[in-house]
Amino acid sequence: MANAADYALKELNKETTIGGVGVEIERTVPRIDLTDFDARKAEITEELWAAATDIGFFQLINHGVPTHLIDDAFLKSKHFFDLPQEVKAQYPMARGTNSGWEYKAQVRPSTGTADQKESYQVTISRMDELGLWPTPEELAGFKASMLTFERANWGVAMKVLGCFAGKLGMPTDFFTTAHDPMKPTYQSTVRLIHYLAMKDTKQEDYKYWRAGAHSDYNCLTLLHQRTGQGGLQVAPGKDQVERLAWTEVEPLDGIITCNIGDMLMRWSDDLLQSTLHRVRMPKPGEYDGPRYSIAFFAQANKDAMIVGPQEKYEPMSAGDYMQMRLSANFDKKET
Ligand SMILES: O=C(O)CCC(=O)C(=O)O
Ligand SMILES: [Fe+2]
Repeated sequence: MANAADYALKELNKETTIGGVGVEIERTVPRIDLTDFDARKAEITEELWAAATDIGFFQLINHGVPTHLIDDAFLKSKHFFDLPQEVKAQYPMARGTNSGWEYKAQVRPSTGTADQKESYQVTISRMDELGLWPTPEELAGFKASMLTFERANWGVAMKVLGCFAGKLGMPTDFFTTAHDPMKPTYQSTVRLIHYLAMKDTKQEDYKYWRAGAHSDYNCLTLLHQRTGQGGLQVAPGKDQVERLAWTEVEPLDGIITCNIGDMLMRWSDDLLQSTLHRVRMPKPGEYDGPRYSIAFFAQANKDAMIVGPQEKYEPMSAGDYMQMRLSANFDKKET
């Protein structure tokens, strides 16, 4: 069994070696149709499993999140980021909370530079206590939209995780119990992201990334993107960092791009693949206005113990796991 500290160090060290530009190649990111989920569950499970144990990324269509909810969430996201800085600053992401607003605060271990973005995270168990909801005067209807959107994404995430649970020999509702939104230990989160528009671009701007190379530290990510606002690239095979090659993921309205995070990779004894990805700056001649995306990060409740069927790694609580990764990303100054 690997020692927990060694494992943590290995994961973080890996991130520091992958921040370069690298090479780009074409690959297919599988598209999986969730139509008639209950009736087709066995077939869908095989498709999800094949994608998740290989490239670690897949796109869901007919997933059941209504288009109007997604459009509304993007509208509310724009309204939030359009607020004056001093209003947004009333709702800061305090250390270790993974909730609230941050501006160019995430320094990826891979690059040592801050992501060129601002983000606002909704972790429903913490919003009231930390006073992170903008007032209705500042942003009418924001809280209701976010709660509805969060719940809809949670539902899709639990369907997908239920399929993985079956393949891992766990009860179907295993991950649903581990991501119970009614518990105060809930730590799944919606992240609204606004990547800053590029202005008067200079050569040195390209030393930055909209989001530096990383793998996610959760179980499963559901990412909503907008048609025409590209830049997401994935590179499978993080065990062989010297052979990494980056592939563009097409952003399309209404499709949910999913990826496995490190928490689930560990929970599956490394069967499910948490794949490196990044958001590159627009290339000269490409659309270089603002880019908006919204992610739902399913990350197990703090008290859930992560231990795989084969017990490849020492048990670790999901709370400890998150704190380890958050401090590696948000407690750093730029290098
Ligand atoms: O905005 C995107 O396309 C990807 C965001 C992402 O990878 C993240 O926030 O972890
Ligand atoms: Fe990510």
